Amino acid sequence: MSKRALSGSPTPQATVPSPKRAKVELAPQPVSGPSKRAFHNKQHKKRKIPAPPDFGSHDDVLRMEVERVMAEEGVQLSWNEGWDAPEGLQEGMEIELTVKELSSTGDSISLLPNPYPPWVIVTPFAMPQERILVRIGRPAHGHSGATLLKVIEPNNDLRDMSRVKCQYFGKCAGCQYQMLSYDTQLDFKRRVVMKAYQHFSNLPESVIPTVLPTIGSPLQYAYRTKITPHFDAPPDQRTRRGKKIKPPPVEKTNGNTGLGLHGDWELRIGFDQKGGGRNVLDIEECPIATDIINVGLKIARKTVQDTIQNYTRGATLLLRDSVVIDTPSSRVDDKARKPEDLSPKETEAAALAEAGVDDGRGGTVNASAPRLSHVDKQTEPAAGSASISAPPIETKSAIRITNAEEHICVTSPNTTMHERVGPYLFSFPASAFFQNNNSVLVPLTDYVKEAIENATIGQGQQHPTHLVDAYCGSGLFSLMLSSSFEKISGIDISLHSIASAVHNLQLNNLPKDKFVFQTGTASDIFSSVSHFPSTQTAAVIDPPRKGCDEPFLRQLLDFRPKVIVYVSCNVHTQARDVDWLLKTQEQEGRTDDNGAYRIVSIRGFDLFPQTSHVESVAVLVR
Ligand SMILES: C[S@@+](CC[C@H](N)C(=O)[O-])C[C@H]1O[C@@H](n2cnc3c(N)ncnc32)[C@H](O)[C@@H]1O
Repeated sequence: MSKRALSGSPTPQATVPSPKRAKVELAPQPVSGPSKRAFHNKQHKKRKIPAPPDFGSHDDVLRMEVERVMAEEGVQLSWNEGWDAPEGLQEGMEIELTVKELSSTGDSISLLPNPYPPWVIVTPFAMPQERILVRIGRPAHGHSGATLLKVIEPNNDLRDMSRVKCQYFGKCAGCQYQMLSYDTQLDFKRRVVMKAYQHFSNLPESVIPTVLPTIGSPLQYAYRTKITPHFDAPPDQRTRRGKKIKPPPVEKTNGNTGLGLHGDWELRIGFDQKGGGRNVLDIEECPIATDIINVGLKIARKTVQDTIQNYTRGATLLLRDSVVIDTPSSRVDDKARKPEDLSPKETEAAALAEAGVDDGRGGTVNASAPRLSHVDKQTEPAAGSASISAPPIETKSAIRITNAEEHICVTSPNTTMHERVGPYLFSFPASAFFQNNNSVLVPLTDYVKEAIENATIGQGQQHPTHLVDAYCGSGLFSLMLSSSFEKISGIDISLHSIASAVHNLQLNNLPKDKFVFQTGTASDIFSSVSHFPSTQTAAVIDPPRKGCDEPFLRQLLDFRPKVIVYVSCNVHTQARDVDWLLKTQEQEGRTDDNGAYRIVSIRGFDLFPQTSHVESVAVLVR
């Protein structure tokens, strides 16, 4: 499972041919000339090499890209190698580069010009083939990060700055692609999916189908139904475990306006600054978030500004877009397992999931971790503070959207949220997982439904009648696909999500006896569906970013549903898991003749326009 697929594969299509090594002006010239094209592999005595990044994480994807580009230049890097920048390349120096390609993280990749040895420079917000001026940052494994200072020669085929709708674009870590046409964004995302299967699986090219064009989001701005901006407490008020922390000498601002309370310190409420470590960028509006969330953000900001003196540590705000429904609040159904029914292991796993630890997409709008992962923390008075105003109460507003329903901005994690998807209404607590782009959920779930229906076409077999919905959340796929199935069984580790799934049946007048939802780890589902006929069962699996674990995949393979639709917000862990399924069945003697799974399609869905993220749907049929 943990094996890494490293770059033996051909250069992916995302690669732009290496620019000719023209003579370039270095500004300033390296102090002493770097050794001629020899890789400088001396390690800093003092530097502690960090542990390798988690499989499929942002840093791991960047590691793969860097190692691949260095390998193309004749330098094979293992994780422990290449942590020192080439001689003469210093932090803070400005240098001109030509961008070679775009990495799957959305950052540009360039190589240092001659006469430097091969070394990658990773610069956000630059496009392939552009000539850029950058300021060199810290060296890391095989590369240095850099800040884009100027685009000297833009790639006008790709870049059009008049498309940018956000005043913070280029500083905020949230969006990478606002300067691109939407078609180009979709095309880049398709390449990310292709590269993931090339480099994060060891599958032979012959078994990977051509990745289909990415399905776009109907809304490309104002689509995001949840954001979690964060802020720090004033330095001289911060405490840890009830004890005062010595404030840093002077905390520098980045020039944003804010509440200048303590020397140079300013309150900044927003998202992480790109390349700014843990620096918060003050954000007054977020154009990828829905209108009502932006109304809520204004009120939330004002509340925090008025009460900041009560905070002894930073906090994360929760802002979610909910339709207003006149209905009794969520109720836990008898059939859902109650907390006291869970084993200690399940309870711990459930608690982690509830806290957002296991929920791959519960994070901030910019995909960087919020300061506090548990959104409940935001309303708790920080230890030592006398009183605190809760962040804004639900922000009712007259804003109405196309379906003429009123929306509110929910800010309390315990509030019951409502979202409408097609003909169905979903309720769930604001702290629980729900997909963040409502506009694309009908196309996504329709696609999954059709993929299952198509699995049996031409085989003279009956359409699957039973559905296993693993990592089901509050029942999105179960309900949206329900008209096609006789029996549906869903599982999720989150108690709240399962309670919501059960409640959502009642909310939509669906027959309860058709569905079973249970709380537990995903692999538990198989013992409860042993009566499902495997040849007539479809499995939809939609795990968090880290992907599936081996016990789940093992049991999935043993259960042998007719069709598996793997939906993932992290195509890299998806590629690894699909590799595991196909390789394991091969080792166990499965062939096309005796019912081996094959990948019939892979396609990206754009749940996150303007960003480099992509949702991937892989369909496997036996
Ligand atoms: C990406 S979400 C998908 C939810 C749902 N399919 C939807 O689209 O709304 C992943 C879900 O997996 C759940 N989860 C995380 N780890 C799990 C585990 N080990 N077993 C079962 N569910 C898990 C989370 O609680 C979350 O609801």
